[in-house]
Order: sequence, then C-alpha cells, then structure tokens
Amino acid sequence: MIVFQHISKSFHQNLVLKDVYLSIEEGSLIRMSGPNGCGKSTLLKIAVGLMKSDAGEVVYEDKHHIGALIENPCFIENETGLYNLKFLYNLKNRYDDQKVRALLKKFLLDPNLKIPVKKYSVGMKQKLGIIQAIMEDQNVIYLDEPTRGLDEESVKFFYQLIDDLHRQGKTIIICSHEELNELHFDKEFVLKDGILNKKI
Ligand SMILES: Nc1ncnc2c1ncn2[C@@H]1O[C@H](COP(=O)(O)OP(=O)(O)OP(=O)(O)O)[C@@H](O)[C@H]1O
Repeated sequence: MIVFQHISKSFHQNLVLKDVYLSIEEGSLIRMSGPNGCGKSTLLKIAVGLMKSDAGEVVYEDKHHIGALIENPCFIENETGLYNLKFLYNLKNRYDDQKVRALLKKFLLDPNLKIPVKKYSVGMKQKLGIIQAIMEDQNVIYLDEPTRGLDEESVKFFYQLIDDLHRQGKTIIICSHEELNELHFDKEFVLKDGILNKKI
C-alpha cells in the first residue's frame, strides 16, 4: 500500500495541494487527471521525494523501487539515447542491453541512432523517459503525461506495455489529460483546486 497522508503544499500564497489523501493498493493502475496547473506534477514530485510537502507525507508500506517520468525528462544532451539509458542503468550496475534495445525498437527508435539527444523531438525524449522509468523492473511507476508527443503506433505500444506491467503486479500511477481509453484503470481521480476526488 502507498498512502498519501494528507499532503499540503503552497508556493508563496498559492495553495496548490490541500490535504490530499490517497491510498493505493499494490498492483493498482491509477489515473489522475485535472486541469493545467492543478498540481499533478507537484504531487508526483512529493511522492518520489524530489520536493518536500508543507504537511503530510507519502508512506510506502511495501518494498518499493520507484521509476518516474515527471515533466520534461532530462538527459545528457550531447550523447545518444542508448548512451543515456546505459548511463542511467549503470548507476545501478544492472544494465540489460537486450531489454533496452528491444524497448527502443518497440517505440520505433533505432537503438543505434547516432544523433545526440539534444536533437530529439519531444516525443523521442518522452520515449526515453518512459523507458528509464520502467527498465530496471521498478515496481512503483509514476508517469506524468506519458503520451505527450508520441506517435500513434508508440501510443499503442505504450498501452500494451502498461497492460503487461499491470499484469505483472506493478503499481502504476499515470497523470494524464488524455482519457487513455484502452487502459483498464482500477481507480481514477481528479485533482481540482488542490483537492483530490475520486472520478465519478
Ligand atoms: N517550484 C515552483 N515554484 C512556484 N510555483 C510553482 C512551482 N512548481 C509549481 N508551481 C505552481 O504550482 C501550480 C501547480 O503546478 P504543477 O506543475 O504541479 O501543475 P500540473 O497539474 O502538473 O500542471 P500541467 O498539467 O500544466 O503540467 C502551478 O500554479 C505552478 O505555477
């Protein structure tokens, strides 16, 4: 279980999250939606420990290895996509070349592409961002607007990928404006005016 225990966060006078409470069962596929600027990214940053809340905390009751794509993924811009993924993997010393290359191909990216990431489109970077969030077999996965900039075929692969990860029992939280109709969410929430409600 992951429990968002009454999270509040303001930026100066701007109260972005108001006592957000959410409990997520292990293995759930969750969607969070809401208007632009409603605080989805802020909530995810707090969940992964990139930002401090003013009040409340996110408690992970089970063993967790977090993978996350939040806002614009950052890479070493002068290196290739494969180099970047290898680099991120090598930080943990478990690089699986076959797996990474297969994921790149499924997302229609040539693993041997020599152009540096700084020349990648938004969608290409987004694909690297998704891959790095799942490639180490992370069991808690946060994805912020994952389909942004993706071509149609890659969106189809994304659906398949999430479906597989869900079947494998990963806990997946997706923030998206898109309906993502092909995915079978266990629960859907809407964040509006800093308040999180179950989608009806
Ligand atoms: N570091 C910061 N300093 C000041 N204000 C911030 C900061 N980060 C976010 N905000 C403000 O908090 C609010 C929520 O931002 P956030 O990025 O979490 O929204 P969002 O729901 O992810 O939006 P979008 O869907 O457009 O990406 C916005 O009003 C934003 O301007």
